[in-house]
Amino acid sequence: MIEPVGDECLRARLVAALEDAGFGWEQVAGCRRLGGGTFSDVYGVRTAEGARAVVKLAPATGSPVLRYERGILGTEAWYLRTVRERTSVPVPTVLAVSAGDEGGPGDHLVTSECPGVPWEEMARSVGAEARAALREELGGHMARVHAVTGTEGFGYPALPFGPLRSSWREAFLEMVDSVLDDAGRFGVTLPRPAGEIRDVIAAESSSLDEVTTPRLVHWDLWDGNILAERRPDGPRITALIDAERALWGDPVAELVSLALFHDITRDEPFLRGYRAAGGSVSFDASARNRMALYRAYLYLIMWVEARPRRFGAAQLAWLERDVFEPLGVMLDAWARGEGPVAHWWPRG
Ligand SMILES: Nc1ncnc2c1ncn2[C@@H]1O[C@H](COP(=O)(O)OP(=O)(O)OP(=O)(O)O)[C@@H](O)[C@H]1O
Repeated sequence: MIEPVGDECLRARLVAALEDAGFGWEQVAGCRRLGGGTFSDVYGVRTAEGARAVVKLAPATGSPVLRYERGILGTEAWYLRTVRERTSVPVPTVLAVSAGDEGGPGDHLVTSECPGVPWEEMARSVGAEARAALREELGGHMARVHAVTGTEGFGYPALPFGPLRSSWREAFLEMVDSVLDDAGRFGVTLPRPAGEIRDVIAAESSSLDEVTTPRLVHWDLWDGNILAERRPDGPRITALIDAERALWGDPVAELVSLALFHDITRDEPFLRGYRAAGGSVSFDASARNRMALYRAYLYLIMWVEARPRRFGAAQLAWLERDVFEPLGVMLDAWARGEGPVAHWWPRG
């Protein structure tokens, strides 16, 4: 079945993206909108010959986006290709990508469709044992991805941020500056004035200098971006998706996005899988401080992006309670010299 595709402009972009990937619209036998995302318009397409593809259409030119979001479908293509070339970790195959040099909105990305459903959906119906096995498998995949090192510097690869920086601290502080500027541009109220937030984070940032090798980091691996399917011997990961925020940086940053709902330091199955595949992780004072810095940055992104993405009242109330308020607590503790505050959202 071919679902109606939004407006004429969106339909034209979908047709053009498919053509870019070598499919004519006349070949399309099925097309449905895929839910779950709030940034791109995402479609699952099936041809009469049985090929399956996923098309992501970035917000139209002129739509409000954060600075780091300009060109992020190009970032996603770069991550997927790098993982595919340099590891055995399952990711979609890139079939076509259009992301301008300056990374404007209006881009597209076409990939293969992977089997499975987001782990978030499956997690509710599997037991603790199956969950542990999946976390262990994920730990192994992450160690393999984090073994991929870069040679040209740290940070987001897209041009709005380029070139890559020679120090991780410099790259990270620039990322923080950028989202604080976005907050000003969109008139978003922050838990503390932007200047204070910048100063508190800069004052805590010396531990970032311990990161001397740029490593490949996905940085948005919450359960909704891990596809899994049931097999006779339990669920298996079929793909890591939605790599728009990927960068060259600190693998410890990954641990924050991998455990927004629980304490990664107690996630034994994940850590077992990570270490068994050669990953090295310790939760010393430096790592805990860095984790808190990365969480503060992710909370800033989540809070600020709600404005251009036009989130509704229920989602804003949730963000206020679980992101805005904890961020204020974290910043206050740092300002008082009390060190990092660990925070994660309790499930349920
Ligand atoms: N390669 C793929 N194979 C199968 N399903 C996919 C694939 N890519 C995306 N999907 C499905 O489409 C949904 C939306 O995709 P995705 O999360 O990449 O969109 P997004 O708009 O970038 O999301 P976000 O707002 O979180 O950035 C996913 O939750 C998943 O169900």
